[in-house]
Amino acid sequence: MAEIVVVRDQDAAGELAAGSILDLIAAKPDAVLGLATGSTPLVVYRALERGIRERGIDVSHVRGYALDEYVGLPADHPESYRAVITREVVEPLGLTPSLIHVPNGSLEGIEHAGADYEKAIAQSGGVDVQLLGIGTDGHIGFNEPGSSFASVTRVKTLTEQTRKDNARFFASEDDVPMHCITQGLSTILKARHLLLLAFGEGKAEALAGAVEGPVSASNPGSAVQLHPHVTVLVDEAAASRLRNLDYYRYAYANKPAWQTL
Ligand SMILES: N[C@@H]1[C@@H](O)[C@H](O)[C@@H](COP(=O)(O)O)O[C@@H]1O
Repeated sequence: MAEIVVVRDQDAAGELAAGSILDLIAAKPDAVLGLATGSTPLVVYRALERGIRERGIDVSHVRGYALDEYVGLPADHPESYRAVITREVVEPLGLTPSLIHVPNGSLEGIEHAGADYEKAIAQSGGVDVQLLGIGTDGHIGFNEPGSSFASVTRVKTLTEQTRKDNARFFASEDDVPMHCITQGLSTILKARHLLLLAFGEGKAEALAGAVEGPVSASNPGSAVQLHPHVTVLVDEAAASRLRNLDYYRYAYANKPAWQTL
C-alpha cells in the first residue's frame, strides 16, 4: 500500500511521522529505525524530541541504521553523516550511541564496509521503519540514477547534481566528496515500513517520478512502488505535479478509522 498524505506544512509532516515512530517504540522498545540525513527529516527528529519528552518514552534500547555516508571525510568532519546523526538525532533524542550505526566511510577497510553493514542490519532483525528524503535527481539514500533495484550497501559515485545540491554544507562544491557508501535499493526495500518525505517545489518533479512515474533504475526513487507499505508525506508544493492528487486527498479523508500510517 502506498499512501500519499498532503500535509499543511513541514511541521505537520514531522508530527505525523514522529507519532507513528513513537507508537512503534512504545510497542517495541528496541525498534530498529532507518535514519536519513539531509534537511528534510529534521522536522521528524525535532517532533520526536518533543514527543519523547511529552510521552515519557524510554528510547535507551532503540537501535538505528543510517542510510549512507560520504567516503573519505575525516571522522570528525562536521558534515560527515556520522557527525550529523550524532548532532541531530542521537544527542537530542537521548539515544544510546553504541546502538546507532552509520556506514563506515573511512578509506581503511572500505572494500568490506558495505558487506559488514548489510550483515549488521540483518543480524538486528531488519529495519522497522525507514525514513527517506529524495534528491532532486530522484536518488534515495545516495542511490543515484542507474542504481540496480537489487543493489545492497556499496560505494557509489555522486552525480554532479548531487554534489552541487550538497555544496551548501561545504566550503565549495569541490569539497563535496566524490564517493559515498549507501544502503542499496534492495536494502531499503527490506525495511518493513517506508516513510518518504518531500517538501517544496524543487522536489515536485522527483516526487512525481518516484510515486507515479515508470518503475525504472533511471529513477531510483521509483523503487518505492515495489514496496507493500509506503507512506509519503508531502506539502502542497512538493505534491503539485502529482496526477492523482485528488484521489490521494479523497482516500486519506476517507481512511478507515482503524488504519494507522
Ligand atoms: N543522501 C542524502 C539523501 O538521503 C537525502 O534524501 C537527499 C535530499 O536532501 P535534502 O533533504 O536536504 O533535500 O540528499 C542527500 O544527498
